[in-house]
Amino acid sequence: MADSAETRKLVYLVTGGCGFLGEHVVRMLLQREPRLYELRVFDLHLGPWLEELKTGPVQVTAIQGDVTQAHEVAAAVAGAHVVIHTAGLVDVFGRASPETIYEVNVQGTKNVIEACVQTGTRFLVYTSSMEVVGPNIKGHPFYRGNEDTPYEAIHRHPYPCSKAQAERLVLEANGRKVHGGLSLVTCALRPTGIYGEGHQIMRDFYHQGLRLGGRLFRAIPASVEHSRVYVGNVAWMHVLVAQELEQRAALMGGQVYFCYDESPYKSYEDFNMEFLGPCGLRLVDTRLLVPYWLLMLLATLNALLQWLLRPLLLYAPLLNPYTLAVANTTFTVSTNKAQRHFGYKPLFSWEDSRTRTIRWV
Ligand SMILES: NC(=O)C1=CN([C@@H]2O[C@H](COP(=O)(O)OP(=O)(O)OC[C@H]3O[C@@H](n4cnc5c(N)ncnc54)[C@H](O)[C@@H]3O)[C@@H](O)[C@H]2O)C=CC1
Ligand SMILES: C[C@@H](CO)CCC[C@@H](C)[C@H]1CC[C@H]2[C@@H]3[C@H](O)CC4=CC(=O)CC[C@]4(C)[C@H]3CC[C@]12C
Repeated sequence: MADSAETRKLVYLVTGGCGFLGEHVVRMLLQREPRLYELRVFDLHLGPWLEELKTGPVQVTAIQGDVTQAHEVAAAVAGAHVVIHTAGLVDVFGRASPETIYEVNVQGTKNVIEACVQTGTRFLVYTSSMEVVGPNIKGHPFYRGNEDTPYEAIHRHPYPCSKAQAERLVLEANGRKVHGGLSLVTCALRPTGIYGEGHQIMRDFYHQGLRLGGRLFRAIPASVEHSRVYVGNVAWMHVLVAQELEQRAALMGGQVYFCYDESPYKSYEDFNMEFLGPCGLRLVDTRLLVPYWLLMLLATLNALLQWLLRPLLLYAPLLNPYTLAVANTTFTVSTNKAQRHFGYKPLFSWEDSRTRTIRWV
């Protein structure tokens, strides 16, 4: 019944659909949205795996395009019922210039909003980030906070600034009249640090551990806790939001939701060891914590080297003053807003998420 041609009438567009999260959103939509007729996957770099999806009952249309190009975005959005905008430049390592980060994350989002307005697309789901809240430049902890917890969200780094600006644009666009006279309904999802199959930084830590003879050195005190969320659950939240936006427009329109699941609160490194441990790495004696002053020195040195070497080569290590500050500040989320507003429950248990990630690493 769900597979009959009459029930399949929705057109979805996923921007950034070939990225780490985007691929999971694409696959989740194909599995969990029985009304899907066409799925447009828009990305700067298309993945070869898209080919295998083209043989199913849903028309999968791969669109190589750039969100900074308004005409390319408008062409992709035209005729879509729902847009899930995950495309973004995730760079906290100094690989791209601040201008490029703003161009992709802010101008790209403006282009998506304007395309919805011009072409009459009514539902827009934006992948924001916990980083729009914090950690802030003062290093204030955010402990078991929710969407309403007061927090001084002040940033200087281009990535959180651009995500915050883009999120604001998306929320302000809620209620705008689109072509045809109906109203745009928007909302934003704020994942904490995402992990799972395809998480490149996890692989980087794994290879670094192998180079160090199977050891990783603890740099962050175990008492600094982070919320993390499994990519499959983040994808599931996107699909659910997209499905429920029409029926619950008055409640959900213009809202933000943290992405959460049952993953335990741990320090960034202890959490990674949940996967890297079973893959043969160990975190050396917890009493041998690398002193903070040494880390700060190394981070500053890395930033200086990056600046000095820029004319010759791109030096962009994981450790810099910004990533050190983020890793060293507690940021944990405790909320049930997504459950209250649109009935979200994690699709993958912690055990499942852990097993799937270990298998991938
Ligand atoms: N990875 C994480 O822990 C978190 C990510 N996010 C957000 O989730 C979204 C997806 O992030 P990831 O999947 O981790 O990153 P990713 O880098 O794997 O995926 C982003 C995708 O966007 C595409 N893209 C970049 N610039 C583009 C452009 N100009 N035009 C079209 N496509 C473009 C890339 O090719 C890539 O496929 C981003 O918006 C990011 O800000 C939010 C919270 C945490
Ligand atoms: C001090 C180092 C010694 O081992 C560890 C450095 C770890 C950092 C590279 C990561 C620590 C926290 C991560 C960020 C956090 O999960 C929040 C994020 C949200 C996003 O929207 C994008 C990614 C990120 C900024 C994420 C990036 C990597 C860390 C800084």
